[in-house]
Amino acid sequence: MATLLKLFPTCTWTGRLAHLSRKGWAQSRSGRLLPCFPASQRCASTTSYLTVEMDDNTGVAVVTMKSPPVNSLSLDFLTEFSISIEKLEMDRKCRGVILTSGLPKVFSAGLDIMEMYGKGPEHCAEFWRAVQEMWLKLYGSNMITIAAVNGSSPAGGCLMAMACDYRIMADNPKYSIGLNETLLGIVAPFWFKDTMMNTIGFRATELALQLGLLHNAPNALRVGLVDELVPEKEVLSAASTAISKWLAIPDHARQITKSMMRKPTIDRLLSHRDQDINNFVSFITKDSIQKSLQVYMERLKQRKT
Ligand SMILES: CC/C=C\C/C=C\C/C=C\CCC/C=C/C(=O)SCCNC(=O)CCNC(=O)[C@H](O)C(C)(C)COP(=O)(O)OP(=O)(O)OC[C@H]1O[C@@H](n2cnc3c(N)ncnc32)[C@H](O)[C@@H]1OP(=O)(O)O
Repeated sequence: MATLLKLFPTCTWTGRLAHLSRKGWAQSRSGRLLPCFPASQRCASTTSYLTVEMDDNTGVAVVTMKSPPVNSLSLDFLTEFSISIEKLEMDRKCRGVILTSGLPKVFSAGLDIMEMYGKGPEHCAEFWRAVQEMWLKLYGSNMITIAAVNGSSPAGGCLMAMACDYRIMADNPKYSIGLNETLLGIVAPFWFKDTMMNTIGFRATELALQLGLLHNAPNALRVGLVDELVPEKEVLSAASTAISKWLAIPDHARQITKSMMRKPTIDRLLSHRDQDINNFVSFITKDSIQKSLQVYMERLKQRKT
C-alpha cells in the first residue's frame, strides 16, 4: 500500500485499496509494475492543470484541462500534460483517451503567449522543446485519442485537437478553431502545417495558414477540421459513443495502421528537432516579432474594455 501511494501520490481510488495484494500487479508494455484493479473500479487523479479519470471497465481515460482563464499552454502545463499522457500510455489497461476542457467556452487558447514574450533564448528553447514533446506524445500515441472540443481552440489548441484521432466539436457558431499564427505576425512551424495537411489536405491548409483562418464550428466541419458537431451538452457523451466504435477494432491492427499514417510526419520532426528549436528561438526573439506579440496581447486585452 505504501508503495502504491508513492507511485500515485495524488490518486484517489474509488475502489477498495485494502484488497490489493501482490496478485493485483500487472506489468506494463515497458516492463513497469502497475497496480491492477477489479473491472468495476475507477481512478481519478488531479494535478495542477489536469484531471485524469480512468474507467477500468472501458479502458478509457478522460483528461480534462483546467488552467483558468483559457487553458493556455504554459511550460508547466505542457510538462504536466506530457507526463500524464506518458503515464496513461504505460498503463496497459488504458486503451483510449478523451481530451476535453473543464473551462467554459474555451478548449485551449493555444500556446501561452507570455512564455514567448520578453523571455530569453534559454527559456524559449525549453518552452519549445515542451511544445514539441506534447505533440510527439499525442500525435504518436498508441492509444485511441478523441478530442471533445467544447469551446474555442485557436493555434496550439487546434494543434492538440488535430493530434487526436477524431474530433467532436460543440455546435456553437461562436466557437472557432484553426491555426491563426499569421494573425499574430508569427509563422506556424512545419510540423503544425504537416499535421493540418494530414487532416484537411493541401489546398485547405494553404488557405487556412496564410489567412490565419479561425473556422467557426459549422465551417470547421465543412473543411474536415472536425469530424462531428453535436449540441454543447452532448460533447462528452458523443465522445464516449465515438470511442466505443474505435475500441471495437483490435488494438494491434489499429496501432500499426495509425503508425503507418503518422510515422513519416513524426520522424520529420524527430530528425530536425534541435534545428526546429534553434529556428524558433531565433525567430521569436527578433525585435519585430516581439513587437507583433506585444501588439496582439494589447489588442486581446482591449477587446474587454
Ligand atoms: C522563418 C520562420 C520559419 C519558421 C518559424 C519558426 C518558428 C515558429 C515560430 C513561432 C510559432 C509559434 C506558434 C504559436 C502557436 C500559438 O498557439 S500562439 C497563441 C495563439 N492563441 C490565440 O491567438 C488565442 C488568443 N485568445 C483568444 O482569442 C481568446 O482569449 C479566447 C477565444 C481563447 C477566449 O476568449 P475569452 O473567453 O473572451 O477570454 P479573453 O480573451 O478575455 O482572455 C482571458 C485572459 O486570457 C489571456 N489570454 C488569452 N489567450 C492567451 C494566450 N494564448 N496566452 C496567454 N494569455 C492569453 C487574455 O489576454 C486575458 O487576460 P487578462 O486580460 O484577463 O489578463
